[in-house]
Amino acid sequence: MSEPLLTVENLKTQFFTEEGTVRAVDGVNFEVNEGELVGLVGESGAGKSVAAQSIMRLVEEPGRIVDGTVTFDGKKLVDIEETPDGRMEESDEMLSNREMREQVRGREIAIVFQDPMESLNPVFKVGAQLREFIELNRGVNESEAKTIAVDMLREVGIPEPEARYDDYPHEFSGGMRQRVLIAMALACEPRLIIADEPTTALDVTVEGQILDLVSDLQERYDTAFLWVTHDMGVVAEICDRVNVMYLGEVIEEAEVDDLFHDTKHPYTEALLRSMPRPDRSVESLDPIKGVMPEAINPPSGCRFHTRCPEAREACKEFHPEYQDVSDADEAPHAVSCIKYERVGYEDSDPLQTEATGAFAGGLADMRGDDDGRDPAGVPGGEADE
Ligand SMILES: Nc1ncnc2c1ncn2[C@@H]1O[C@H](COP(=O)(O)OP(=O)(O)OP(=O)(O)O)[C@@H](O)[C@H]1O
Ligand code: NI
Repeated sequence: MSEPLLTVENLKTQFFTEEGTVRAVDGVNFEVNEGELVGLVGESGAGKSVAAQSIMRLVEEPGRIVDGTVTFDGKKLVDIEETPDGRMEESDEMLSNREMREQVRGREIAIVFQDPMESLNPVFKVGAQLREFIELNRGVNESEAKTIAVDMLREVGIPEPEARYDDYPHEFSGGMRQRVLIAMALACEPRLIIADEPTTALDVTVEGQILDLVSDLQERYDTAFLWVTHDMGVVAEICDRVNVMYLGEVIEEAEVDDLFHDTKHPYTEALLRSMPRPDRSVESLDPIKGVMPEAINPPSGCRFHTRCPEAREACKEFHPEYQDVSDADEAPHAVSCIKYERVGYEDSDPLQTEATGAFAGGLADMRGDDDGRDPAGVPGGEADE
């Protein structure tokens, strides 16, 4: 197989705050192949946006990429090495800020954010902004740029693009503004578009339209996408492959069908149980328990052990290794969970966690007081606290 278009290896990005070091992205690995639509999914605070920004080197103070390599089409967008005296430094191969600005951002890789108003200037007309962007990045003159801009607006489904060209951003609906941003991203025919929750603020119908549009454009232009979302429904709809993030780490990666039907990680299972699915009743919806711990002081061992319904003592001690657990004839399926390692999970005692109901004992006691139920109805093993 050919080299992936984008390879992210051991990426670590931290924020140095007064409260401590926030390990927002903590040793992440994933790939995006040419023309592939790859999801990056996880709860709020998992580190998805910071990972996306790190690829583009858009992390702001007090944040810094402290380790790892990001390779795009053979170029090192990020390449941090350890010096002989133990310091972490940018390698000679790593692109300069200027090279990032002039060669990569906007041209080879475009990024689309959740809030179009962050990317569109409210005081300039939409068409002029798009035209200027095209002029700047494609080296065409003003009238050529305008033609391309109008074509792009049409391409992303904006009705009467010639007329809308002279409207201001506030004259567009949220969905239409998001289409403008997609037009802007596509305008330079980048090979990769990073989309950070671009449909999250939209209502479901408009979101569906945008996702259809993206699938469409992806096929037509063969652009690769890294699609950041907290929504497994979105992943199911558009992605080929998906990476699941939890507390700064990618904990499972698989083709979308495999992830849904042969789920390996208990966190992914919990995420899937918490979302509505056509093949399950609404009653079986089960919101994921507890909240994600702070990235300043992540739990020992497996970071998910405090919320995991299958957690055992060993999960507190061993940090799971991220490994491919697929059979030889299957597509790769990577997971980091000690259930798949030989570190004594089987012989280890179950842990009380938020998900196994650390407080269920207390509730059961209260109920026991007033109904005098047959104690045989209580599952065994309760006595050994
Ligand atoms: N400027 C900052 N200063 C300090 N911590 C930050 C900063 N930006 C992000 N973080 C922290 O980095 C971690 C990852 O944040 P990130 O925005 O990447 O999460 P996310 O997965 O994109 O979540 P969401 O779905 O809410 O967008 C969080 O703990 C967040 O608090
Ligand atoms: Ni985010």
